[in-house]
Amino acid sequence: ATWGYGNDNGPATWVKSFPVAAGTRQSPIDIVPTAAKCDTKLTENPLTVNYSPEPAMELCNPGLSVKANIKSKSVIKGGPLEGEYKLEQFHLHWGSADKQGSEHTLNGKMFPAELHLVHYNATKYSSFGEAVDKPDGLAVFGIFLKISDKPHQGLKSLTDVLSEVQYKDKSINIKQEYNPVCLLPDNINKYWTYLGSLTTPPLCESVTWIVFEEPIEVSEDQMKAFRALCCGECGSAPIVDNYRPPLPLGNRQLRASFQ
Ligand SMILES: NS(=O)(=O)c1ccc(Cc2ccc([N+](=O)[O-])cc2)cc1
Ligand SMILES: [Zn+2]
Repeated sequence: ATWGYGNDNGPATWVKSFPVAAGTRQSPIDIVPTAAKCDTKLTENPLTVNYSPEPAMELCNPGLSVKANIKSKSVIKGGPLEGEYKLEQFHLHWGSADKQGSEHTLNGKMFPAELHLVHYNATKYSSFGEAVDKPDGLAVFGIFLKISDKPHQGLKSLTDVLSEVQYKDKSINIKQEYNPVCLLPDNINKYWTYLGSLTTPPLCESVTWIVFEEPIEVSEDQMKAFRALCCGECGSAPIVDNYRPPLPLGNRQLRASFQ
């Protein structure tokens, strides 16, 4: 049986096929700002984002989320990272209602959705596949989404075409130039960072998480567009509540780039 988010294949069952689910550096976690240690080393070497426009970005529906594959040389470095990490893909997790959907929580509060920009350590490894199971292999930006009355312009290029990837294994090319930098919050200097894992199987403990304090704002219509995506072919269930609930921080250090 393949893993998913239902009752018989959801997060509580993943440990059967992926024992690392019970590991000591699993993600997501509940972010408790008062428990974070403000670390000036994070600001001495500021997080730097050098994203470039994607000439033709592929948007696909793998059945459990919606994913954009990146081909350009978009890289990040600094902050908690050693070396340069290259953007590989981005995807989202969302709820069936606005009260839930994010994977990381903030003082126990869930956001309606969470955007993940996935990077691999291009200084040390030659591909995402090689980096995916290394302790310093990946770096993922976690960005909370909150509802506002205005649509998010950067996401609009994607939410306007989600109907074309409504069913599993559908994919389209976004022709007009797209720079993923439009997905970042205005202030990327305020974030929390900790050592964690992929939040879906194979749950590799290979991710340096960077979760931004500032959410991006999306409209209710844009959330409805995500909730209209289907897990399979026409008539299959909608993709909703594709989030893993938080795991214990254990004796990991949660660091903050700000006071
Ligand atoms: N949600 S998340 O932690 O940002 C995340 C990021 C990337 C991936 C993609 C992925 C990672 C690994 C594999 N694999 O090894 O078979 C397949 C897919 C899965 C999950
Ligand atoms: Zn994710």
